[in-house]
Amino acid sequence: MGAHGTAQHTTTTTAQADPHETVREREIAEEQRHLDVVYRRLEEKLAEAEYILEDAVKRVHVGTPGALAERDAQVYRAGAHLHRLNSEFEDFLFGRIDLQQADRPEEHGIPSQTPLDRDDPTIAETLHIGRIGVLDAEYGPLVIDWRAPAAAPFYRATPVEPGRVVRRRVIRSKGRRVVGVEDDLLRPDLPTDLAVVGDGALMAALGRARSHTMRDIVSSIQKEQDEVIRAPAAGATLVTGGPGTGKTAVALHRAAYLLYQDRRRYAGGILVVSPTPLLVAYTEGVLPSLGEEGQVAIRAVGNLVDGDEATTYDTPEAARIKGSPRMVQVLRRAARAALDAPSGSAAAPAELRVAALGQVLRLDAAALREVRRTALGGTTPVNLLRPRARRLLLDALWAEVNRHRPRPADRAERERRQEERESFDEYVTDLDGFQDFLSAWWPDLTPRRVLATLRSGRTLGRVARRVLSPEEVRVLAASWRRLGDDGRGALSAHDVALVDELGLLLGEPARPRIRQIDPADQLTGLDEVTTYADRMSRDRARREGPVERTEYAHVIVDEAQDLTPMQWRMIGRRARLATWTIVGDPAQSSWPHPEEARAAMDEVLGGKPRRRYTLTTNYRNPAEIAEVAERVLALAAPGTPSPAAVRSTGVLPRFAAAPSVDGRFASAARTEVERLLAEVDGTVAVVVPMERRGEAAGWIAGLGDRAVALGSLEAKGLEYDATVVADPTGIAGESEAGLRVLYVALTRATQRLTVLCGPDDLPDSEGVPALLR
Ligand SMILES: Nc1ncnc2c1ncn2[C@@H]1O[C@H](COP(=O)(O)OP(=O)(O)OP(=O)(O)O)[C@@H](O)[C@H]1O
Repeated sequence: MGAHGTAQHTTTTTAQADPHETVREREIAEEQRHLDVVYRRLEEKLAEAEYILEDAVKRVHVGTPGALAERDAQVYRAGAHLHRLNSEFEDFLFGRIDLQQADRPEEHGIPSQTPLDRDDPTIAETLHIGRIGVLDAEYGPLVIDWRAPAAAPFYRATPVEPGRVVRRRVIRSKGRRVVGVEDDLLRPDLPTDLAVVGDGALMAALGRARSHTMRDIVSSIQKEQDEVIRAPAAGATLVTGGPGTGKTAVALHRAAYLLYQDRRRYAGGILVVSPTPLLVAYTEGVLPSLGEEGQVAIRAVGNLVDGDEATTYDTPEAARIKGSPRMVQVLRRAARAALDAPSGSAAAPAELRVAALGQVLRLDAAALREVRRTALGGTTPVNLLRPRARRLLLDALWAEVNRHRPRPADRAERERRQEERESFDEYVTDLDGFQDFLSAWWPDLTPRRVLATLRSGRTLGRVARRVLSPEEVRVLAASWRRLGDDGRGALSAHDVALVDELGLLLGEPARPRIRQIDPADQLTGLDEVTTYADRMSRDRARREGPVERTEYAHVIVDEAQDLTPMQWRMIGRRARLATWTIVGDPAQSSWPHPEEARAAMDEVLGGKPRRRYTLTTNYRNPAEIAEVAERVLALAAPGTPSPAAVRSTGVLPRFAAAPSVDGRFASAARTEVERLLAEVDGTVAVVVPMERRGEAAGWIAGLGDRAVALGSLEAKGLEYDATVVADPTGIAGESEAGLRVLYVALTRATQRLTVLCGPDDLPDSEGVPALLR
C-alpha cells in the first residue's frame, strides 16, 4: 500500500527456487485454511436459513392466523438472510491485521481472539477483515465487518502512526481460493519472525483496466479517505479534493458505513445525488458489492422528481439563468399569473352567468379579475385556493342579487336573508354550469403547464419584469419552446429544479379519495386458490412498492460544485431533517457563479454544524497526465493546489493536430481511438464540446462498446483507461466556466491521454495547443 508511506514491501518473483516464493506459498496456505473455516461456517448459516424457510412453509398447513403471520415473518427474515449470504459469498474476505498486545485492549474496542500467529510472541491478535462480519459457533469473530470499529486500524495505521498494527495484509481470492497476499510491515523496528510478502495492493488496484462500472475500494481505502467514511453522521460533512482523489468512492462507502452504524435511523433512506445519469449508471454497482441495496437511492440531479426526468441539455446561457436564485421570484409570479394564460387548456371564460332566484346574475371580466386578485392574496399554493375563489364568486353573485334590495331592516329580516343566502350557495354550487365555469376559470395547474406559459416572451416578460433582462427573457422563452402547448416536451436538469419549485408554489389539488383497488382482488375465485402467505406478501409488495420518497435521513451530494442555487433548493426540500455529506471540487465547477451556489448551500444547511476534510492524493491520473491538467488548473482556478498523483506510467500525453474540417477531424479522432483501443485493455472515451457530441458518436461508430463519445459535461465523474480530448479550445470556450470543464475533461484517463487540436487551438510545432503550453 504505497500511499501509506514507506512501509516495507518484499517483492517476490515467480522463480521456483526463490525462497520468498515458499514464504509466499506458506502464507497463502495459512489464509486458505482460515478462508475454509469461514466458508464452512457460512454454509452452516446458509443451511440454517434454508431450514427456517422450509420449516415455515410446512407450518402453513397448521392454520391459526397467529401461526400464519408468524410463518410469514419467518419466511421474510430467512429470505433476506439468504439473499445477503448469497450475494456476499464471493471475495468477501480481503484483509488481515496483526496486532501487538494492547496495554488496555478494551480502550481499543478490539474483541479478544486466540492469536493465529502463536509462534510469534509479539503478535497478540490477528483479525480478519471482510465485507460482512462472520462469527463462529461460539460467537468468536472469524471475519470482522470492514465498517466495525475494530477494523479501522486496517485502514488507518501508517508506518508513522502504526498504533498496535504490526503487519497489514491484503488477501486476494477468486471464489473460494486464496490467490495472493500482499503485506505492509508497519513496525520494522520490532523484533519479529513475521514474513512479509507482496507488491502493493493499492498499485495493483489502480493499474487495473477500467470497465463501464466503478469498483468498490473496500480493500484499499486510504487513511484520509477512511477518516471521511467514518466521520460522525450529525450535521454536515464537507469534503473537497481534486480530480481522482476518491470523492465519489468515499461518498458511496460512507453510505454503506452509515447504514452499518445505525441501520434503524438510515432505514429512513439515504439519497445520493449525482450530476448525470451516466455517473449514476457508472456507480450503481458499488453499494450492492458492499452488501447494501434498497436503502440507498442514487439519482441524477435531473431525475429527482418522479415522472419529470431530464432528457435534454440547456445551452450554457439558458442554464446560467435557470439556475439563478432570481428564478424564485419569477416562478412565484408565474404560478399566480398562470390562471390568466393556462397553457394547453381552452381559453378561460370571460364572464360568469348564473340563473338563480328568478334572475340572471352576471359577473363581467372586470368583476372576475377582482375576485381572482382577492383570492390570490397571500402565499397559499394556487391549487389550494379554488375553494376560496368559489366562496368569493358566491359573495360577488350574492351582491348582485342584493344590488337593488334594501338592507335588512331588523334582526328577523337579517336571519331570513342569511338562510336565503345559504340555500342560494347550495343551489348555485350544484349547478353544472357553475362547476364547469369554476374548472375552466380556476383550473388545476401542473408545474409543466405553468412552465409552458413562459414560452411566450410576452408572458415571461411580464412575470420577470425587473428581475430578468429582455435578453434573458428571450433566451428562456426560446429554450422553453420545446415544451410545447401542453408542457409535455423535454426537460433539462435545470428545468426539473424549476418544476419542483413550481410544485411547491402550486400545491397538489384537493381530490376526492379514490380507494386503491388491486385488480387481482377482482378475479372471482381468487381467494380459494391463494394462500394466506401469498396474500400477505402481495399486501407487503403493495405497501413497500416503488413509492417515491420525498424526505431522506441522510443526503450525499456528489460533484456538489455543479449544483445551481435552484438545484440546492430542490435537494434541500428532500432533506429537511437529514444529515449531509457533500463532496466536490470547486476547480471542476461548470456553474459560473460559485459564490451564489455556496450561499444557496449555506441556506439549505442552515445552522447545522459542519466538519471539513480535504483529500489530497490523485489515484486516477498518472503523474504525466496530471502535469498537463495542472497547466489548465493554473488558468481555471489560479492558486488551487493540484492533488499529488500516486503513480506514473512513463507515458507522456500525446498531442496531435487535426484540421477542424469535419471529415478530417473525424478521421484523426477515429485513428486515435483505434490506436488507444489497441494499447489499453479497458475503455476509451472521446470528449468533445457539448454541441459536437452527436458528430463524435459518428467518429467512433462500429468500434465496439469499449469506446464511447461524450460531451464535455457528460464526462463529469467518469473515468476511462484512455481519453481523446478533441477541440480543447472549443471546450474552454463553451461557457464562462469552460476552462474548469476542460480541466474535468483532461483528468478522466487512468493510462493514456491524447489531445487532438484544430486550428483554433493554435497548436505549436509539437501539436501542443496554446492553452496547454
Ligand atoms: N483507496 C483507493 N484504492 C483503490 N482505488 C482508489 C482508491 N481511492 C480512489 N480510487 C480510485 O481512483 C479513481 C478515482 O476515484 P473517484 O472517481 O472516486 O474520484 P473523484 O475524487 O470523485 O474524482 P472526480 O472529482 O474527478 O470525479 C477510481 O477509479 C477509484 O476507484
